[in-house]
Amino acid sequence: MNKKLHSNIRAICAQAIFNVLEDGQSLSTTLMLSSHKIAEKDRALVQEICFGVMRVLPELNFYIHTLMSKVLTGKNRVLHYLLLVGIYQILYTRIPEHAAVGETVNAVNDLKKSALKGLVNGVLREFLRQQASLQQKFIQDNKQQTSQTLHPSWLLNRIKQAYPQQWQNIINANNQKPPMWLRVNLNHYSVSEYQQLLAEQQIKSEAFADLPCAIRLLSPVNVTKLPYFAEGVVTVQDLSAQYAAYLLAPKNGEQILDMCAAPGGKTTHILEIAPKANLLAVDVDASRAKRIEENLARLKQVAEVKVGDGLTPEKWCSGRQFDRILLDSPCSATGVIRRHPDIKWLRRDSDIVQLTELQHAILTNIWSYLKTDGTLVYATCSILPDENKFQIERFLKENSNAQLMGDMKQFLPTAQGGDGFFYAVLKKSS
Ligand SMILES: C[S@@+](CC[C@H](N)C(=O)[O-])C[C@H]1O[C@@H](n2cnc3c(N)ncnc32)[C@H](O)[C@@H]1O
Repeated sequence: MNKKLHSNIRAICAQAIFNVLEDGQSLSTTLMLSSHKIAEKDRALVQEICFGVMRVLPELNFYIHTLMSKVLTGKNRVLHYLLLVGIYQILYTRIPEHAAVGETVNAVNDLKKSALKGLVNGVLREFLRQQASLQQKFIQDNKQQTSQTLHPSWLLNRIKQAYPQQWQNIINANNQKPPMWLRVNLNHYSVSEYQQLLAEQQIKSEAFADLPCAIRLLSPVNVTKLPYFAEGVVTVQDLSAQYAAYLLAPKNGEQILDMCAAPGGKTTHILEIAPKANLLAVDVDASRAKRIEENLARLKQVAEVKVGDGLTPEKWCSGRQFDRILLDSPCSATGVIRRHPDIKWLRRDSDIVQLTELQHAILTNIWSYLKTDGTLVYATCSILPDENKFQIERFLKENSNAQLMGDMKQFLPTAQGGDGFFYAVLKKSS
C-alpha cells in the first residue's frame, strides 16, 4: 500500500495510521517512508493530523463506534482510519468543517474505494449533526473508564501503581503537544547570545536555569528557521535528555563508549563538552547508525561509528576498555509519549518484561568493558520502575564492584518541562 502515490494528504494520513495500528509500524517510520509523496507545504498538517489522531484515539473510536452499527473491516478498514482523520480535523484543527469533510470524502477516491464515498460523507455529516451530544456522551459514558485518560488500561495501571500521587499529572502531560527544546553548542554561543539571534528572527524563547545550554521555544518552529542550525550551532534535544552528557562528564583524551547511540543526539553533546575524547558510538540498527554520521557531520565532529549489538560486544569491541560509558538503553519510551503517542498503541504489557531482560543483559555485557574507576551512566526515556530503579537495584546486588554515585534521577514529563527520563551513575571499583 505504501508504494501507491497519493495526492490527497488525508488519504496519506489514513494509510499511515493504518500502517501503525494494523501493521505495527512506528508512526515516525511510516511517515518517513511516505514523505516523498507529501508536498513540503503539507508536511506540518500531515504530522498534526497523524500525531493528533494517536493522541486522542479512544475518543475518536468512541464516536465512530457510536455512529456506525458495523465497524469497517478487511479491505475497507483503511476507511475507518479515514473517518478518524475527518473527525480529528473537525474537533482539533482550525480547518473549516466543510473543507475538513469535503477533503476527507475526496480521499476515498485516492484510496480506491469510490463506492464507499457516500458512507464516509454520511458518517462525517452525522457526526457534525450530533457533535455536542456525542462529546457529552463520551465524557459521561467513560467517567470511570480508562479511555477517558486516552491511555491503554495496562499502561495506566502501571503508571498509577508507580506514581499513586502523580499519575494524573503524568497522564495530562502525556496528552499534550510536546514543547520544543534546543541545546546550544556553547563552543559557539552562550544561551543568552543565541536567544538574541532567535529574537532577531521573532522566535520567542526561555532559558532554563539548571542547565547552561537549554532553551525552550515558546512555540515550535521548523529547524530550517533556527539561526545557524545547518552549521551545528544548535541541536533539537529535549531538556531531560540534555542531562546525559553532563552526568557522564567526559574529558578530552578519554576513551568513551556511547552505547545505543543512534541517532546521535547525546553523541554530539558529549563531543561538544569534550571535543578531543576518543568516542566510539555503537548502535545495532544500521540505518539509524547512519544518522549518527549525519549529525556528526553537521556539527563537524569526529567519532568512530560502528553497527554493533550490545548483547555481543566481543564482536565489535576487540578488548578495548573505556573510561566512561553511556548506555542509553532501548526501553518502553513511556517517558516520551507526548512526542510519540503511537507508543501507547504499539506497546504491550508483555514488552516490559522482555525489555527489562534486554536492558539487564546489555548492561551486564557492557560493564566488563569499563575500566576500574570508570563511570557508566545508565539512561532510559522510560518512567517505569522495572526498567529504571529496580533494574539498577538488581544490577548493584549482582555486581559488588558497582557503586551508585549520588541518587538515581527519575524525571517525569511536565507540560512545559522535560520528558520522562531516568539516570543512574555507576562507578566501578576493583
Ligand atoms: C533511546 S534510543 C538511543 C538514542 C540516542 N542515544 C540519542 O541520544 O540520540 C535506543 C537505541 O538503542 C538501539 N538498540 C536497541 N537494541 C540494541 C542492542 N541490542 N544493541 C545496540 N543498540 C541497540 C536502538 O537501535 C536505538 O537507536
